[in-house]
Amino acid sequence: MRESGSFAPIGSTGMSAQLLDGKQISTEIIGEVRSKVDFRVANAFRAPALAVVLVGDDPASAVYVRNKKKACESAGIRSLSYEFPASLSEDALLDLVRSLNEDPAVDGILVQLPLPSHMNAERVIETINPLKDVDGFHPYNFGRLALKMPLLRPCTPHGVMVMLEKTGVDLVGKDAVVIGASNIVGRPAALELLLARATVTICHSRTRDLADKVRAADVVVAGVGIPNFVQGDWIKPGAIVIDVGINRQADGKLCGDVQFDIARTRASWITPVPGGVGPMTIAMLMRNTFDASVNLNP
Ligand SMILES: Nc1nc2c(c(=O)[nH]1)N[C@@H](CN(C=O)c1ccc(C(=O)N[C@@H](CCC(=O)O)C(=O)O)cc1)CN2
Repeated sequence: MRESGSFAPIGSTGMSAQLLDGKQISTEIIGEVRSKVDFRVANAFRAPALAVVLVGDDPASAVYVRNKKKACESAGIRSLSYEFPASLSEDALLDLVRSLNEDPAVDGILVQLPLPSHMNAERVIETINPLKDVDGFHPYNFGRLALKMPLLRPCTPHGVMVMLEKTGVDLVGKDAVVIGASNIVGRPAALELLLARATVTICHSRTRDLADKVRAADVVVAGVGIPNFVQGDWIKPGAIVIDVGINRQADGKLCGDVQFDIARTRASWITPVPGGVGPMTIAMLMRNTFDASVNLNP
């Protein structure tokens, strides 16, 4: 294994990046959550409970929700399933969220996104009790992250940070480029990297000279949702590449936002798609649900 913490320029040596295996790391994290749940249950606390709300029939959302429920089983978390057709009214969804907010048997509320187009996702998210907002999307939790006092952190960016920790590379002062400024990935990922004291550049659809910015980056986090958007030869030799994109191709296979085969010959560490950041999102959801349950039932 390459010495951790180093930024050896490996691109020219014909070496290949080390893979950050999100499946394996997420299994470890879910196992840790399980141990903590078992300990609490052995000490007369009830198991944490997560309400999983799915509206509509988006096939990808159905897969993610199924995987979240499976992860709950592995973590010893009780999952409560609320599934509705896309015709559900926003008022009915808000009423459900309010009743879950009031229910002392529920610790976490997850409303799977995207919601049908007649619904206002911001209004739904704002209705969730911030202490049960295990997605970390509520403005209260987002604001806490921005103020360096995180409580429930958005799952995908938190998963990215756990993966970065696994490299052993000290992020302090490193140049990090985040590509994409969505509320789920880019913006909170930039806040997380800032919290880790990296120097952060956020790039978006109007950014000029993107390739040059990526070429200068020690850490690249890509979350734009466009297959192979980040060209492999933009990657600085020795950089860490975290690919948050999950794009389904015409042949049904998944690929990320980064041109993986070339990027891996230049990077020191890289995440695969599938099996990279995706499973980490679910692992961090399990951790947030456990934390929410401890906060609500100390
Ligand atoms: N309420 C939320 N909605 C959405 C979130 C979220 O964090 N909270 N993020 C994404 C989707 N997402 C979680 O819900 C998610 C996406 C992908 C994966 C994952 O494990 N992907 C696998 C591949 C799975 C497949 O076969 O399709 C991988 O990358 O290996 C987990 C969660 C939008 N909505």
